[in-house]
Amino acid sequence: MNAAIEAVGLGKQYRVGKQSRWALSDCTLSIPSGHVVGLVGPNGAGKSTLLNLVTGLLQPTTGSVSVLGGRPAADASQLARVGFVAQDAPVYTALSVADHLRLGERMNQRWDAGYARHRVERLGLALDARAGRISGGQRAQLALTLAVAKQPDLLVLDEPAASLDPLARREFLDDLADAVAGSAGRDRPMSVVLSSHLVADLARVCDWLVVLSASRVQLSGSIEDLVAEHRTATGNPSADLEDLVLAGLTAGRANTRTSEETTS
Ligand SMILES: Nc1ncnc2c1ncn2[C@@H]1O[C@H](COP(=O)(O)OP(=O)(O)OP(=O)(O)O)[C@@H](O)[C@H]1O
Repeated sequence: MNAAIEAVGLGKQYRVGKQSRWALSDCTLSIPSGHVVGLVGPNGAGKSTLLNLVTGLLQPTTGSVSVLGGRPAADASQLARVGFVAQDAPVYTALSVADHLRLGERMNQRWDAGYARHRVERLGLALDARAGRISGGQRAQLALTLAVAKQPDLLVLDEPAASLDPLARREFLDDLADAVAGSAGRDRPMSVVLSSHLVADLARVCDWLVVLSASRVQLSGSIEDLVAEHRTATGNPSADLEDLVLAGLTAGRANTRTSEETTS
């Protein structure tokens, strides 16, 4: 089976004025299909940059990334297989909720109209409400509903739950877990990559972890294996996902300091 995401020496440098700065460096990753991957890291670590490279919105400065065995956004069939909700959950502000559902149905072959309608009803979103007139959290809910209803092979979500209230967040994550479980029998089970600062959210839904810090991958692997290794390495049998994430972030900070000391 193809990996959902395979990155080799992936890097992205942004140019700001006359200076350039690495937002992501030497990222080598292999994430098998069928997982729900939590991407964590401090502000500015490069999470959105990595997700934008995965979705083909950005081109790498170095290295390469392959998504579901192909080049990101290479053609229409590749685009159809990937769903993406960016950090600001963009929707068409002038269109109504119903227009969004119609557009989704027309543009996506595997569109799950029942799921989309049911979720919009459960959220209490009026079908005739303009997307520009609903709250920020409701817009995020609409964008997330569209992305899941598309039934992509890979769903990429940049901080999907950031603007949702705690109950809505839990319901969305449970819906997401159901969508992934429901796809398990398909030829190609759905894979999800979601970035989040909320470890409780990751613990609820993710089974794979990537920790990005100081523009580099500090940890990547199955959460079960990583937690077990961390327990053995620290001699703490009750260490949990939060301890593991904190250790990954601390390692990133220490590495940054070491490289600053080396270069100064
Ligand atoms: N378009 C851009 N031009 C220049 N620099 C950028 C651009 N986008 C991001 N950066 C810089 O690249 C680095 C990584 O940014 P990125 O948005 O990928 O981080 P992040 O981990 O998603 O952060 P956050 O958790 O705050 O959303 C940051 O230092 C940021 O300032």
